[in-house]
Amino acid sequence: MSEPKIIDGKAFAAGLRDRIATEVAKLKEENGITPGLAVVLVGEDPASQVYVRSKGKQTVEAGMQSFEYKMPETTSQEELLAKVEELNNDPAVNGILVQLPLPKQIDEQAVLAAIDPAKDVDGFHTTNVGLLGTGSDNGLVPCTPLGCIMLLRDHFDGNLSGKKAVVIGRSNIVGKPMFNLLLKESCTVTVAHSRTQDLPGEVRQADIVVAAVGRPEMVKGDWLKDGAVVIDVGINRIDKPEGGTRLVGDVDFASACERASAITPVPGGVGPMTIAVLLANTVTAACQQNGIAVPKL
Ligand SMILES: Nc1nc2c(c(=O)[nH]1)N[C@@H](CN(C=O)c1ccc(C(=O)N[C@@H](CCC(=O)O)C(=O)O)cc1)CN2
Ligand SMILES: [Mg+2]
Repeated sequence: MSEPKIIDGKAFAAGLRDRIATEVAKLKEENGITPGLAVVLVGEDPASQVYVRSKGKQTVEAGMQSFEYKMPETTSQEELLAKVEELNNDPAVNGILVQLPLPKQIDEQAVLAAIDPAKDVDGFHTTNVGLLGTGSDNGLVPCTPLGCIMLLRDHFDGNLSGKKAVVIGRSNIVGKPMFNLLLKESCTVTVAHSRTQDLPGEVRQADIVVAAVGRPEMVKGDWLKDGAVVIDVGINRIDKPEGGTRLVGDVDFASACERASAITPVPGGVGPMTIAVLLANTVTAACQQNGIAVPKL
């Protein structure tokens, strides 16, 4: 196989942010609306702090309003629920995101259930999960899987129909919504997970492989069908033999390059799409709340 195309998520995300900024300017001019995104960070997780800072910065760069709330590690569930309720009732806030993971004293599902589904720009509320699962276009869709679909649509010129896809991982954040999104594109989808009996055999069938297991370099190149398109959602920090650390995906990139026709790198593939899609979802939420047609981004 010749060298695969490297799917440049970083560049795609930059283009998407430009299109979002254009739509935000139009919303201001034509409708007098400035979309607002509230992000709540509980605790001091260093990676979460970086992500929340980027979200705030990119929100402002797109011309939207950013509201950031930092709450201590010891925050109780009641205190966090009170913050969510305040944001649900704030008319300047069109989108609400509670950064995950949350400290152990807080029940994640209870918090996600408290977010107004119309402001749920993460798409994690069961109302939005149900809308996606029934094939509706009216809900809000989780950012990372929607970013993966945008990259795939771009790669396949909008037509994924009939492709065989395997999603490795069954999380609520990536695996399950990815299954529903691929099904909506008329793919034939298999969801594999830790109890799947012959994972290499399942992967070998697939035209599209989406890896979202959180295990560094688990998917090997010789598992892939020749010409497979590989979307690597994993972001794993591993130690380098010479000291220090580096980021790797769930796919063994070097061996995958020998079989794949296209592949997302880590970093610079799916990761940057997550925040760009969050901004897109904030525009979608603001339009839906105001009865304005949602722009195609
Ligand atoms: N409420 C949510 N919490 C979390 C989500 C989410 O979608 N909603 N996703 C992740 C974290 N995340 C955003 O929140 C996120 C992860 C990764 C990236 C990214 O750009 N990654 C870069 C590498 C970054 C690095 O150097 O460490 C890349 O892959 O190129 C952005 C956002 C968990 N929590
Ligand atoms: Mg799993």
